[in-house]
Amino acid sequence: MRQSNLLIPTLREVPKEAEIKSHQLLLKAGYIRKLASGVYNFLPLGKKVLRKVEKIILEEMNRSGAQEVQMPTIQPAEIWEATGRWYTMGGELMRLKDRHNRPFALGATHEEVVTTLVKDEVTSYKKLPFTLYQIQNKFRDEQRPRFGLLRGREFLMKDAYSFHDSFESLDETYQALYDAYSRIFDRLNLNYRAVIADSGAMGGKDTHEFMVLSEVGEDIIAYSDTSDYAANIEMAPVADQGEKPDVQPKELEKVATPNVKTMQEVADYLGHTLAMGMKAIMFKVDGQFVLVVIRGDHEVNDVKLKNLYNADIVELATEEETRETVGAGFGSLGPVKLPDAVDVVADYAVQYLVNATCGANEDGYHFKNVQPERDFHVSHYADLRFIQEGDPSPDGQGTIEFAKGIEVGHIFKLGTLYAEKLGAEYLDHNGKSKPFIMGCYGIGVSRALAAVVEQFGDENGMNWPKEIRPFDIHLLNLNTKNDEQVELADQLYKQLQDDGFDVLYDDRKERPGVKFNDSDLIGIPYRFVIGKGASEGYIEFKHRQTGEQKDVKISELTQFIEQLRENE
Ligand SMILES: O=C(C[C@@H]1CCCCN1)Cn1cnc2cc(Cl)c(F)cc2c1=O
Ligand SMILES: [Mg+2]
Repeated sequence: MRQSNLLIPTLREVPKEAEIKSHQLLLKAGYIRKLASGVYNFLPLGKKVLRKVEKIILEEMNRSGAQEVQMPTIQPAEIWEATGRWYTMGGELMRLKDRHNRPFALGATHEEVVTTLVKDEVTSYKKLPFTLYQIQNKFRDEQRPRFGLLRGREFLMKDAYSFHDSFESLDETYQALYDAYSRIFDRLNLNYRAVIADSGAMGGKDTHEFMVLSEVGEDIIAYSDTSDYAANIEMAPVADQGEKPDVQPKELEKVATPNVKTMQEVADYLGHTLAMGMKAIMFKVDGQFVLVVIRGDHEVNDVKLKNLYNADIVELATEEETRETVGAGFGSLGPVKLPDAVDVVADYAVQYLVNATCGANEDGYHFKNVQPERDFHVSHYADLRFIQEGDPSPDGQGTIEFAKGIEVGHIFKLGTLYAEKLGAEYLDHNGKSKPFIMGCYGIGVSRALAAVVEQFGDENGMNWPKEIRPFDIHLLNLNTKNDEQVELADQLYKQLQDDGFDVLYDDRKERPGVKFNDSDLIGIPYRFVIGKGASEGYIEFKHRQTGEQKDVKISELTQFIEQLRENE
């Protein structure tokens, strides 16, 4: 393609709202343009790369045996009311009315649609298992869209749904798609880890997230420094690993602690370590007050609390609710002498504390020498804290380290939840009606594209891996006033295309500096420059990735490029 005909509006400066590399580069190189907050146009180069990412996904999904479909984006409220999500999804679900004033949702995901479709079309176990997938824009009205394509309000997703008459069959498909995802992210050259994850509101059991390691990732991955264990920190279990120190328990003592609020201030004031203090946090779990007690140097993991109670809603109690219930504010809470209405649960590590301190449930007072079971009772001990760096890896091999991750994929074993809610059943081999067992599998397609830019981009621009580069070669003619140079450039452009290369030909009447800047920004791996050396039969080659530069004889150009291709 001749660059003079293409819409590639590169920028010298970048809008200050673009905080991260992928957002800055995609804007600067003219790949995307914002229409509204979290809503983007893909310009020709962006669309070309997006198509190549889709192509890889299509190939690997088809190879896994999944069948491509296309489901509607506008979805009648009735099916979302049937699963209850019309009510449980807040403002994030975008809703609209049709001309008859009937309520619709804009597709945030398609469990309701696909289950309704299959309910009407599949009635026999003989048709199971099968997997349907689509690549389509999704709409989620994020509270705070940010980071460009990483968290948008309209974004491209590949979503797949599998249907089974047994959990063994679901396990097979889950593994097949796990492998397909691995091939997809390998072909994108992404540095990713598949991590054990939490299924969030989806229920079901096993789920894995595919995380691209990146400092701008919003998720934290806990991984072992020796084995391949990796889990989203929300999920990573912490073993009950303590033991009672052989210290004599002292008498419980109430002490005045005026104006000390934080755990550290209490520890300093009473002269002990953070780990000897008990942190008590009041939650509302499906509306019920629960006091969670953990060691002062640990953090409560609210996802584990939610899973412990199998709850729908877990939220922090407000200070006034807490004061009404316990009679004290946040800085003075503790498990000793609590009203019965409050359920108390504690992290495993609390049971091994001796002579600890905790809030006295009276402002300005704490207890010293607190003894679990002697001075307070918990309804149960559980794994309620976030794993920390240095903790033993849950698989028993090595110790845990942290990394930030961008979630580009998430696969779930859903079970029968959606089929039951929508009455989607099939007749099994005994003629008995059963709800479908399902799995669902997502990839953030536009997010994966941005993750590639995060991983490969540098301060001058992008660096596309082989399979998704927008063009194979960037051909720059530096002097459009010199006729024979233009003649040579046009001829090389034609020859390279005849040799089967997809060439972006910068034939614009622009200064060389502009052409070099734009070429670095656009990030096509191989650049050929027709400049002064042309009259002596040479053109200049530059490798965008390695920075390698050399003069290539025009007569040897084709072999040179063949060589490049072999080394790819
Ligand atoms: O999307 C999933 C599960 C899987 C992921 C893979 C592809 C199929 N769906 C989870 N999820 C996330 N955010 C949502 C936001 C809104 Cl507003 C909604 F209405 C529903 C969902 C929602 O269900
Ligand atoms: Mg997810």
